[in-house]
Formats: sequence, C-alpha cells, structure tokens
Amino acid sequence: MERKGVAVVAVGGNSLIKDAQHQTVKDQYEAGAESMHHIAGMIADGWDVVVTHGNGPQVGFVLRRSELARHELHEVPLDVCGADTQGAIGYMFTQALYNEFLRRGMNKKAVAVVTQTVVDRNDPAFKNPTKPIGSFMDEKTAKERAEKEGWVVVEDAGRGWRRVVPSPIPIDIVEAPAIRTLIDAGFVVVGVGGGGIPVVRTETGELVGVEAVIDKDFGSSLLATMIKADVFIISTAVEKVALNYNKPNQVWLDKMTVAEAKAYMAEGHFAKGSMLPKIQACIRFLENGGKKAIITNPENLTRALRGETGTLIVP
Ligand SMILES: Nc1ncnc2c1ncn2[C@@H]1O[C@H](COP(=O)(O)OP(=O)(O)O)[C@@H](O)[C@H]1O
Ligand SMILES: NC(=O)OP(=O)(O)O
Repeated sequence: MERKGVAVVAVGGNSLIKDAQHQTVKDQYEAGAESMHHIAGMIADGWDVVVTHGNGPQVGFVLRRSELARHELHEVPLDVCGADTQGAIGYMFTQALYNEFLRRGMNKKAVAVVTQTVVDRNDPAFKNPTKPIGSFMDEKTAKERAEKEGWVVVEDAGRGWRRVVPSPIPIDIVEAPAIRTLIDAGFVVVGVGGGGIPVVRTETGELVGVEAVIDKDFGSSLLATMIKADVFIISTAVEKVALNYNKPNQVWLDKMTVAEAKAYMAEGHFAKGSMLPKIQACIRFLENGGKKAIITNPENLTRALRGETGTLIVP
C-alpha cells in the first residue's frame, strides 16, 4: 500500500465524554473506541498516524478524586494528574486500536508515549487561569466551590460553569524525537495527551513538573511542527468550521487560508475556549512550515483527507 504521509490527529477530550455526571470507564472506552475505529480507517487508507488527545474533563475528575480523598491519602499534584490521564487514555486508545487492527487483519501496532511538554516558568498564564477542567456545574455550585475550595471558576462557552487552571504556552516537546522514530519504525503512536505533562527546565537543564494543563490543540500543533507532519487534523464534534456559528446566517467553510482565518478570528466567529484555540493551533502549524490543516469530526476523517468534506486550512 502506498504511504500517504504522517498525520497528527488531535482528538477532543469533550468527545470522550457522554454524560459528565455519570460517566463510567466503559462509557469512556466506548467513546474512545469509536474515534479509534475511524482512525484505523485512515491508517488502512495509507496514513501514518500520531493520535493526540485532550484531557480537560478527565484531569479535573482525577484532581477532584484526590481532593475528596485528602483526609485519607496525599493529594496528587496537577502535573501528575495529567500523567495519570495520559496513562488511562493511552491504555484505552492503544487497546481499541489493537482490537481494530485485529478485526481488520492489519499488521499494525499502537504504542502510547508518556509525553512531557516544556513551558516557560514565567508564562503569564500561571497568574491568569483560563483552562476549563472537570465537570460542568451550575452557577451556584461553582460559586460555592470557589468560596470553600479556592477554585477559580468561569462560564465555559455557553455550556455551564467550570473550574479553570493555568494553561501556559508549550515551547518544546521532550519526547518528539522518540515519537518520530516510532512512526518511522511503523508504529501508530498515542502521545502528547492533554497537550503534554507541563514541565519547566531548571538553570541546569533538569525537568520539573508544574501545576497546569496545556491546551491540547497547541501541544498537538507543536508536535506536528516538530515531527514535520504532512497534515495536522483536529477531530472534534463538528464536520466543518462555520461562520456565524449557530446563528440563522450560519455558513459552513470548506476551505480558508491563514489570512482569511485571521480575518474571521478578528470578526469574532470562533468561540473562545472551543473553536478559537483550534484555529490558532492550525495557524501556528501552517506558519511554522506545515502545508495543510483540517478540522472535522471523527466519522469524516478519511473523507476529509480525500478532500470530500471538513474545513481545510492552508498557508
Ligand atoms: N465557528 C464555529 N464553527 C464550528 N464549531 C464551533 C464554532 N465556534 C464554536 N464551536 C463549537 O466548538 C466545539 C469544539 O470545541 P470543544 O468542544 O471545546 O472541542 P474538543 O473536541 O477539543 O473537546 C464544536 O463542537 C462547536 O460546538
Ligand atoms: N488539555 C486539553 O486541552 O484538553 P481538552 O481538549 O479536553 O480541553
């Protein structure tokens, strides 16, 4: 089979959640397996794939479990909560891919890489938390938690209230060369979960974890740049990006250039905390040598790569 190139596919954390209040491990596995079914389709079509994923809801659940158990067990710092989510989601994705390859008779293996992402210790984000994590809450619960537990809470893109934590900009991915080597050796890689575990470099070059959650779209875009991916894809809940989203004059976009994307951004077409970081992440990839970025939903990944749907963004 002709190899088509390397694709970095970023899978949304929200798309792994069916019911945030009553989510079971089985629900999450099933939601992940659905995305992996479509990713296996891309691989069968000839693409070498790195799957990255969000962890916004999941990292908040891990942190909350740790807080609720603090009378009995030590609390888990946020970087370690992020590492926990990479392990759990990496386990589910690689197992789902293993089973897909088995069913399809494909000679492929998937591997998950615990990934550290370097951030700047002086990033202003540490003083201004913006990244929503965990469950959605009503305003009353959110404000009570803010008062009793010291949480910072915000209204999240019209979907309810959420706790927010610092989200510094990723500047380096420690395991990027290892991920490229694995891809070149024929593995499907699951990596950069939750944008990567946030770490800073000390003056002597050592790595130390910091309490934050990186935006997975920005972490994934940086990985795509570092491994020189042929295409960067964001797999989310919508088939295409829209202008005037959810308004009577909504228009779905088939294609836009970076210049057009910037103009639409300035006009306020992309919601903060949902579509905006995805567009910004695609722009970064394209301004750093990338040739092609696509935003679509899991079921349309293969068709979007063939140019049949999705929103294509080009330099
Ligand atoms: N202009 C837009 N076009 C399409 N979707 C948009 C737009 N603005 C906001 N959205 C919303 O952004 C959502 C994707 O963001 P989010 O749910 O945060 O993603 P993730 O899949 O990474 O968890 C879409 O499902 C849609 O509801
Ligand atoms: N880390 C992160 O950006 O996760 P979500 O995509 O789930 O918000």
